[in-house]
Amino acid sequence: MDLSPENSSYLRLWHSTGQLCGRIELPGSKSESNRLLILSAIYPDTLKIKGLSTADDTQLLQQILTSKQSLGSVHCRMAGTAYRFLTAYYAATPGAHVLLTGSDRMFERPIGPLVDALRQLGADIQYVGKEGFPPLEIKGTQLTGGLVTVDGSTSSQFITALMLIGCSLPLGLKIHIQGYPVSVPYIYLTASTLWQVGLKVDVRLPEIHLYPSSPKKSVVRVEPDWSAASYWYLMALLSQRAEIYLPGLRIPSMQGDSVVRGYFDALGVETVFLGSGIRIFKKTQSQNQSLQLDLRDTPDIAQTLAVALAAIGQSGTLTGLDTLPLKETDRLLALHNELTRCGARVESHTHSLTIRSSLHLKQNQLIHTYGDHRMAMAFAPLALLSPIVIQNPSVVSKSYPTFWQDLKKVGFSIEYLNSAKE
Ligand SMILES: O=C(O)C1=C[C@@H](OP(=O)(O)O)[C@@H](O)[C@H](O)C1
Ligand SMILES: C=C(OP(=O)(O)O)C(=O)O
Repeated sequence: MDLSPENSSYLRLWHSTGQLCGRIELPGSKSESNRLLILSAIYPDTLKIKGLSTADDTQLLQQILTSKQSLGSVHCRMAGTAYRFLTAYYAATPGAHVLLTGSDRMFERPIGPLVDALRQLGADIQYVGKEGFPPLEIKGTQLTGGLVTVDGSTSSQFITALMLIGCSLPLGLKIHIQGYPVSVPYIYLTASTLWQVGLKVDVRLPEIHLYPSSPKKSVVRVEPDWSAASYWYLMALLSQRAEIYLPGLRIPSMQGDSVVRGYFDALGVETVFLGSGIRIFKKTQSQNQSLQLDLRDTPDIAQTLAVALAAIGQSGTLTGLDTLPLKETDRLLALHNELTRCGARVESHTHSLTIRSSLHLKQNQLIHTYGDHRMAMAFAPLALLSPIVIQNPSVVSKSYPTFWQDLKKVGFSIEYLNSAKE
């Protein structure tokens, strides 16, 4: 029987030397790619995108947009960002009439604040199932734009979705954000993408002003993905010795998750910026007094940091985790369960997770992944401490399809299994 990542239920992972040395080409940023794809669809023939992400979510969005399908059922599977951006895109595309649907999990991820905002602009959107959640029936109309208020306390993707259509509306768009916004760097990433292609936007939070404008013909290079880089920082931290070159990453970067560099510097990984990319090294591990890290701006690196603290026995509290229950799985619950199963003492509250003691891994410790790519990738570096078994390894393709191949390049051993003992 052919056991490969796509058809195996489990993957056993270990590293015999603990020494990591190599060059890893990370996928392009999923966030930048998805923004550029929507802009390419709104303004055809203006943008040439280089280094587009190979993530399943991005490939799916590209397929949906290039098929120019504007009638019938459009399936976004697990791709939350794509779903939110397409809601605004179809609502502002005259003649479109789609049922925008997705996976069962998508039906539990909120969309209400974006629908409310688009309706203020005159959009024709109906809930097909539960009020406030996908799926949606959207009839596209010519929106004129103007003033819109949106709640920013659940997801920044609602704000980005509005920003991406804003400059194409005859009156432009003036967005007023209500509530204490989450994931703010993603709002600036959107503004920077718009500026880069020549669209006019002014961000003075809580106000964002998008002026009617057209992009200039541009070639845009997508930076590699800093959320994906976070797993390499964790591997460097847990190694005996590491020197890893990650070409293309920039310092400074518009991706908020690039703050991972500073967090890991405090834990024991040094970064050197080489112009063409970064090189990361393991340095002497630092023990700090109990740490408190606020991740309200950068929810996607919460799993990496929680595993890092537990793995090195560094006590600390991650705060600002309000939106983790709304992601691919309830990430707060998933982290609590898996860290506890791995022998750590942890406490979770609505907005925070406290790590009180180190992990105690069993031989071939089983890691459940909850259908979440970031659970698989954040726990995988533990194989540097002891062999582990990852359930459902193919989940990584949502954002980083070559993750397991890249691990092999730096000496990890992999065995695909179709069953695992607890
Ligand atoms: O705009 C984006 O590209 C994203 C914004 C964030 O979502 P929230 O704003 O919902 O936290 C992040 O978690 C997601 O992976 C990507
Ligand atoms: C939350 C994520 O993605 P999305 O919201 O696009 O499903 C993620 O990639 O961690």
